[in-house]
Amino acid sequence: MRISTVEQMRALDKRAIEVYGIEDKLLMENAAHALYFVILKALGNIKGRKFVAFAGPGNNGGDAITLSRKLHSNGAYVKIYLMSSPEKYKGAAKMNYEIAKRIGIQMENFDGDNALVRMSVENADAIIDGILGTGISRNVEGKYAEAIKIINESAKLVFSVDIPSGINGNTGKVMGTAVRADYTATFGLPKIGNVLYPGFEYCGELYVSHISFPPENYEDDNINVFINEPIPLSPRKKDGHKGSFGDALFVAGAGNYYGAPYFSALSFLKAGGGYSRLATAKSVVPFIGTQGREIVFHPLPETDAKSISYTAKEEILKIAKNVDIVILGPGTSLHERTQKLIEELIGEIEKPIIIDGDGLTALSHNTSILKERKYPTALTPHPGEMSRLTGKSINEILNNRIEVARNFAIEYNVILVLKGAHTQIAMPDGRIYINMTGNSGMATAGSGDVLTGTIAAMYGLGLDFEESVRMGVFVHGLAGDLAAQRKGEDGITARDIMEFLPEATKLLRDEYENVKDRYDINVV
Ligand SMILES: NC(=O)C1=CN([C@@H]2O[C@H](COP(=O)(O)OP(=O)(O)OC[C@H]3O[C@@H](n4cnc5c(N)ncnc54)[C@H](OP(=O)(O)O)[C@@H]3O)[C@@H](O)[C@H]2O)[C@@H](O)CC1
Ligand SMILES: Nc1ncnc2c1ncn2[C@@H]1O[C@H](COP(=O)(O)OP(=O)(O)O)[C@@H](O)[C@H]1O
Ligand SMILES: [K+]
Repeated sequence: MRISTVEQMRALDKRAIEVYGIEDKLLMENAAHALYFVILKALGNIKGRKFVAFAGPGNNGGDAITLSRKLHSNGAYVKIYLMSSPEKYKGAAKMNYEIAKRIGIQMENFDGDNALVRMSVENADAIIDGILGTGISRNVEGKYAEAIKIINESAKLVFSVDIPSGINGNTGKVMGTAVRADYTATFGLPKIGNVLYPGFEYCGELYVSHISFPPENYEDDNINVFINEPIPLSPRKKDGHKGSFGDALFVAGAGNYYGAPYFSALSFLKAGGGYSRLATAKSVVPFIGTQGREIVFHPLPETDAKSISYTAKEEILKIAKNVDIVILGPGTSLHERTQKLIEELIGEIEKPIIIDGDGLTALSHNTSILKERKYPTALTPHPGEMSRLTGKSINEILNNRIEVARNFAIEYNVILVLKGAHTQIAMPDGRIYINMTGNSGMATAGSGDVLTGTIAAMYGLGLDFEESVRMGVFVHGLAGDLAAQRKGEDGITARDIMEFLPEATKLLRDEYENVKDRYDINVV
């Protein structure tokens, strides 16, 4: 499914009206009906139920009034609080306001927090939030903030129109304060702010309605943000040998960094990869060797600090010639000579590579080396590593995740995986995939190392490089979700995520459609 910006949504609206003659009145009717449907689904019968609706000054308020009229028509009691003078309503919103007035639906101006408003809210079964939608243009203050506070303090079921009021539709950021909804129905396409955190969490259960736009209305290459749907795996070759499922070289580890090489190299096997080679400082081998017997070790000369020595370069290049994919950097340390080695390997390895962890720090000294690469490259930074790569502050990255990831991917011709809740995967042609699997239990040491192994495994299973990165991110999050389901989010470790990789891959093979649907946005 495509995800739009606020501006793109406006253009789609305009196109629907101008090209197909789907007037704004119809769009508003459809929008209100979509949320009405969600309410029915949540509450069952609405006859005799009490609703309080907060209607803002724009079309979001118009939607809330239109919805109120539907609730009224079907036997519910509705009271509307108008956030601003109804003189402001235009077009469909104005028409619906006037209908509601004629029908005699109770409407009052909201003049700020007072006992009467709180009492209505207290007596209601549910709240409709139509204060602000995608037209939010500044931080929420004054009586708008007061209304949001009343809603959030009410402990009632809250249904948000399009997007919880106060959430920025382009970034998902809270603009001062925002409604915490139980359900949100968004219209046309989901907006980026519905899908990125924290907006996604504020939406509660998220639904999308296409409000009768024809599907071709969305066929626009400029709308290039997508939900990261899983990619079907082709059946395993029955007569396959370990070489049939990929041969991966992990250049990873240093003295005191045993976890990263272990988790990345072993996760490759756990997710379905065939042959896992770990090239690491020689004194690391005895520590991991006993636990990771499935891994093939290439002990390398080391520095005084027990990191991989620069002199290992030719040997690594030689091994790299015979593998399918190379992973550079998990736990290779910040030793200056080792960093130099990794930096040069990035430029010289003629295979697809994934750069993670300390490899990203090595790269950040000279990002232009990426432009010399003739083979596919993926980078998997968390926001801290992204900050090192771009020189931007972490806040700047968090506030513009999509644009920062996209610009880097385009400029350096790489696939950039910006990790975190709902990881963004940016492609060199500007497409972005937002990943929906995973949970906060995965914010645990070593979890990122499991990811690199999983991506490499997908390549081993025969997906192309771009698909492997997308599917690796999906499977890694799914394994984390399975671990959370079984053990609870609090205690998940990288080992748990790794241990659930076989089940995650199996689930995707056996129940592909179910898994895909579970992580898609529900359509109403
Ligand atoms: N296909 C679709 O998606 C369809 C979308 N539809 C609906 O349209 C909605 C978008 O409508 P919209 O453009 O009228 O904007 P909306 O969010 O109602 O607010 C604008 C008003 O709020 C004001 N305002 C802004 N910030 C403020 C603040 N912090 N504090 C206080 N006030 C603030 C702003 O004032 P101004 O900035 O002009 O001073 C202006 O008056 C969309 O979310 C969906 O519900 C459906 O009807 C049908 C199809
Ligand atoms: N709240 C969250 N929801 C979903 N996934 C998360 C969340 N927090 C972290 N993750 C995932 O967990 C992994 C953490 O990786 P990283 O930050 O590199 O940790 P480490 O360096 O400790 O391995 C990433 O894949 C990231 O997307
Ligand atoms: K809203």
